[in-house]
Amino acid sequence: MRGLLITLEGPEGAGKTTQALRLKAYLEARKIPVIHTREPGGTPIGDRIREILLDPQASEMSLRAEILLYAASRAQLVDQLIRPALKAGKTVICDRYVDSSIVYQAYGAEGDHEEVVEVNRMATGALVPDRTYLLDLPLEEGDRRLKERGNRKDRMELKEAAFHQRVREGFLKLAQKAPERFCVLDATEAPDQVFQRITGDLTKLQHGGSDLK
Ligand SMILES: Nc1ncnc2c1ncn2[C@@H]1O[C@H](COP(=O)(O)OP(=O)(O)OP(=O)(O)O)[C@@H](O)[C@H]1O
Ligand SMILES: Cc1cn([C@H]2C[C@H](O)[C@@H](COP(=O)(O)O)O2)c(=O)[nH]c1=O
Repeated sequence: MRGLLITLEGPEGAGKTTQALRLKAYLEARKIPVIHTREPGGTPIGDRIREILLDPQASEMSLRAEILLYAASRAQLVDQLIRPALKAGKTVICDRYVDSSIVYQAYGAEGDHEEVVEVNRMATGALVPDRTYLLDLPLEEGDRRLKERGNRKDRMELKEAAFHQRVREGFLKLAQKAPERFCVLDATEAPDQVFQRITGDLTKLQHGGSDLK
């Protein structure tokens, strides 16, 4: 039986990685084969593309180049890691996926929505997640968390507040359009509470023999 593809989406600092790692440990404890990966990156080629994409010095990058680089990293990840893992019956937890491209490059950067969708259909061979957890967070709280974390801001994090506001709203619009796939979570809640909501939702998700129960 094919494994599940679970994605985590949301604005900067929403807690995606925190929840992805907890979910991985939770599934492992239940003997469910699982891998965690992230975008951009997740493969040696993807990690090199990630460095270019997030380099704060790469401010001259055109939007078309940006769209294609995210899609190239994703294509490599899908071909090298995600599809083989799903085929082997593993659950794949992916920190960001196509929704991030639609939201950042189409809503945030105001690129052509249909073009972004089309390029990504090709990049993924139309592989759609089984479940997407959208961790929704106000900008100010994301900013506060990132400051607390203390890393230097990357090229995307350096974009203006209006960009990041469009990103937040874009995610919510996508979730409204595909309620059967998205589960929207209030990421201002404590990590334990957010995690309980994810596992609560996941146990309800039927998947063939339902190895997630
Ligand atoms: N629910 C929460 N409440 C408060 N702080 C949190 C919560 N979840 C995560 N954090 C903290 O916020 C910071 C960002 O968390 P994390 O790296 O998981 O977010 P992210 O969405 O993956 O970030 P990025 O968008 O940069 O990849 C970390 O310092 C983490 O400990
Ligand atoms: C997959 C993807 C990501 N982005 C942006 C979102 C973030 O600003 C960075 C990734 O960094 P993170 O530490 O993993 O949050 O890249 C994007 O603009 N488009 C995409 O497709």
